[in-house]
Amino acid sequence: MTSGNTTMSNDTILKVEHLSMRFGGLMAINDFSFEAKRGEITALIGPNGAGKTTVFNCITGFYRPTMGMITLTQKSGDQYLLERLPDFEIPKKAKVARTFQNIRLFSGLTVLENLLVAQHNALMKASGYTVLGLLGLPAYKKAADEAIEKARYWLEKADLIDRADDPAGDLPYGAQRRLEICRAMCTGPELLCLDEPAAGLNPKESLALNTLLRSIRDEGTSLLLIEHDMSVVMQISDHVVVLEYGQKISDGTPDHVKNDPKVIAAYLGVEDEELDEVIHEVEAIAGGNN
Ligand SMILES: Nc1ncnc2c1ncn2[C@@H]1O[C@H](COP(=O)(O)OP(=O)(O)OP(=O)(O)O)[C@@H](O)[C@H]1O
Repeated sequence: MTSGNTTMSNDTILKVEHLSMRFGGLMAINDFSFEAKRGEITALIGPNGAGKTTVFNCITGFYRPTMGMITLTQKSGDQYLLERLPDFEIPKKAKVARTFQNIRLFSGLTVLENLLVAQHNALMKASGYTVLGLLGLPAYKKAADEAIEKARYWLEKADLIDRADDPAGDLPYGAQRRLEICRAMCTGPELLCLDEPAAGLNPKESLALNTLLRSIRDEGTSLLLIEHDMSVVMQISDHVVVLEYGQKISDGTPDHVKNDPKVIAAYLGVEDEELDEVIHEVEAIAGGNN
């Protein structure tokens, strides 16, 4: 297999194997492996500094890992080794889109314009990269109509259609977050990576976000998210992977992970020598609930 593509179908969309990332003397990620299934929401959680953003940055090409392999398998069966692709080809070829912890919209452009900018590449291709093409080619007109159609579709899904002509910067915070997700969806990703999408949202905005993320999944796009808000993680994730100090400490369904003594200990900040005691207590509580 090379950084080009091969054809092999399977229902794992993302496979991370033996990933390590060193920053000088710090091993931020140490021999980390996990898989994300196609059509599922996978959440990557862990205490502050556990290495979640570093994993994301390796998947989306911002960092080149020190070691390890990251394989993206598209619906067609085509595979890409993300650690070998230049970062600008990851969205285009591998069809992996991402959002960031901080909002990165064009606040002076309208909501709709933000979604059209996201489709700039497809529009330029349809123009034949010429001014005449922009002005007269039927292919350009068709591509422009499709771009507007796609933008309207996602604005409906995100409950933002009524704000289509308003400047993006005028939207409330939660609506801006949903608009960023729409913008990523307009690039037609197979895997959507979201870095703390619920950060700073009020409970109503959080619910609207959950609805949007579920509808994205139900339409066939797989999601990988980093999230601190456990109510979001537990309500919408199909699969949860837990990192601590750059290593995986748990992996399974939300129910499995939330009852895993190692996860509870990691979040409570329990020292290693106290772990047996915590495990004993958690097992006693779990036993009492059965
Ligand atoms: N570019 C960098 N250079 C040096 N150290 C880094 C760099 N990026 C991350 N680190 C270190 O790697 C470790 C993991 O950081 P990372 O941001 O991935 O954790 P995180 O789980 O995303 O944390 P948080 O939940 O606080 O966002 C930390 O110790 C951090 O200081």
